[in-house]
Amino acid sequence: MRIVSLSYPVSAEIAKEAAEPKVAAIGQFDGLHQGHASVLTTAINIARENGVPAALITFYPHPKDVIGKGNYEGYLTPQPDKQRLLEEMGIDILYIVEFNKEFSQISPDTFVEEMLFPLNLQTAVVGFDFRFGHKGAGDAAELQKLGDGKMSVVTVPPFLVDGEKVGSSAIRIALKTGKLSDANRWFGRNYHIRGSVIHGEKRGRKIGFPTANLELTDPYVVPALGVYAVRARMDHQDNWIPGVMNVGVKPTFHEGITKPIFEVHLFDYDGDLYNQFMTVDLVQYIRKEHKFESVQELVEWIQRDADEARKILNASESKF
Ligand SMILES: Cc1cc2nc3c(=O)[nH]c(=O)nc-3n(C[C@H](O)[C@H](O)[C@H](O)COP(=O)(O)O)c2cc1C
Ligand SMILES: Nc1ncnc2c1ncn2[C@@H]1O[C@H](COP(=O)(O)OP(=O)(O)OP(=O)(O)O)[C@@H](O)[C@H]1O
Repeated sequence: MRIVSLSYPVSAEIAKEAAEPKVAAIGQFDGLHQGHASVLTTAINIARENGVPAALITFYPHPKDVIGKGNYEGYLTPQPDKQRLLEEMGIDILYIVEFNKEFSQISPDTFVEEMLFPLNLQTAVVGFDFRFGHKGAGDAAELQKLGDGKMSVVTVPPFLVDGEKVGSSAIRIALKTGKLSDANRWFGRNYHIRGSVIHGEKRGRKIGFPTANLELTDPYVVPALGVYAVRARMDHQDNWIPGVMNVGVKPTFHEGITKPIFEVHLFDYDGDLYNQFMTVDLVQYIRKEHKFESVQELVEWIQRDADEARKILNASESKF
């Protein structure tokens, strides 16, 4: 997959390089959920039928991050994950348009004239609720009109699960409210995070549950605080190791921690993981984090969590 960073207006150099006709999906595509997959598969199929490359035109940072004055709560698929998944899906060219204040002000016709035409789109593929231009003034019908016969527009109907449109906003809410099973069903895979193993407070081993403390590699959406059945895979290794993860602020020991800590206890594993990178697949949400009266009580609960996680992971589709 070729990755091209763009900013508005498109430079003559990029326009020259982009001269070949192509089919492109357009949109944010954070999460690459099943609704996004339906749009991308449509674009890829049309591209293959016509013997031209399949592209995605997407925006970074997330518009809400720019317009929302920095209070955006993270990405479902930060850039490295998004690039890997798009490559696996079969996208040939990824255009990443720098989303900034100036770009957020441009009108639908300027977007088409000064961004899409220079990229020579034969066909633009968008979802049924696609909006573009300043304040989302344009929609798919407007895009078709502005395409002016030079660019055709294919609109993909809603991809539904249980009668509801699958969308990134709903997935974010589900993750943050402990409805991981909904989020995973809408993704069509398990939500995952990735981090490097850093030093924690070193209490875990003493209480019988050593944990790998993770520093996230990217600004992921933080799921609901609490305990999860997980599978973890170290970078450059193929096997998934079952475990249990706490996302929390350790209220039993601390008051006033505000940044959630990600801690993974891997089952039947006894290696040194410091400084290694780990991808953690969140399989099921087990419970909320509690403030326990004693360390003894906490340990009993962690034991129960571990037993439950083993059962969940044994019953779920095997990945190892
Ligand atoms: C499965 C699991 C569940 C946990 N649940 C809680 C909890 O409900 N409340 C809490 O204060 N800490 C909880 N913790 C965090 C422990 O307090 C933490 O792992 C322990 O203090 C060791 O941390 P350290 O190695 O960074 O010192 C949990 C940890 C694990 C692995
Ligand atoms: N369930 C879906 N079915 C069909 N098209 C979709 C679906 N979800 C998103 N799309 C389309 O994919 C493109 C990218 O959408 P966008 O990234 O805004 O996602 P979204 O998941 O709809 O986000 P949000 O939930 O915040 O509205 C748009 O063209 C949109 O119309």
